[in-house]
Amino acid sequence: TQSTRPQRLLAAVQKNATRGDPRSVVLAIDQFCRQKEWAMNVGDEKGCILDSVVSEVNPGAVLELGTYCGYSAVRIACLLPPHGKIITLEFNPDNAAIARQVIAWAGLEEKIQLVVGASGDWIPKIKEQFGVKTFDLVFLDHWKDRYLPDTKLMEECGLLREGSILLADNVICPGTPDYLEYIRNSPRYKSQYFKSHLEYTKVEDGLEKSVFLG
Ligand SMILES: Cn1ncc2cc([C@H](O)c3cccc(CNC(=O)c4cc(-c5ccc(F)cc5)cc(O)c4O)c3)ccc21
Ligand SMILES: [Mg+2]
Repeated sequence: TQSTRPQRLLAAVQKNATRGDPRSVVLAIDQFCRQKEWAMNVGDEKGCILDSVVSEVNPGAVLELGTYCGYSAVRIACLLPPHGKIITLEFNPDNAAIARQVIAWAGLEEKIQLVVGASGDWIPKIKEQFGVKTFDLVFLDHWKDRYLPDTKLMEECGLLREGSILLADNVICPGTPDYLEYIRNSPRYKSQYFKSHLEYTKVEDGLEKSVFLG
């Protein structure tokens, strides 16, 4: 039977990356996506911007919306402080199964909590289920039409504190127009656009970094 792209991406990790070495997992995925098959990971160019934001925030608690194969969860978890944790939500069980194995190959199971389910269902339950008060950093990379409703939901559920950082992928391509309009015009956020390119291509894309002002 025909394999899926996530399965082939996992095979490339298991073939080319060293168990327990997260940076070799990131490199193996980027090489696979450049040389063999494009896949919608945040990628190496935008990944460097992600790395600098994570290092600057030095977050104890991270929420990621949209795990896919686990590339950005691994990339973020590499840079967390000793007790830092990331909760990552993936609605597609097949993606989640691949991501679990990528995360295991990187040796980061202790730092990454992968939850299978939809953001809209889980965001209201996170506080009670995982004992999280607020998130220091949220990385949005799931369905682009969910960025805005889920941001409003996180506000309502008290998951953001003064100084919480939202970092949103793909604000140009595929684009998140309603989210950008809201976040750039809301007095409750201070936003900054980091111009880059769509992963593994020359097409323009970028990350929007927004600070919640409370
Ligand atoms: C509700 N909920 N809760 C959790 C959750 C998790 C998921 C999945 O992880 C999932 C599945 C499919 C698509 C996405 C969104 N990502 C994209 O659509 C994307 C596209 C492109 C691109 C760009 C140019 C192209 F030509 C084609 C694709 C480049 C990118 O970086 C992307 O992130 C996310 C979905 C809904 C979820
Ligand atoms: Mg993306």
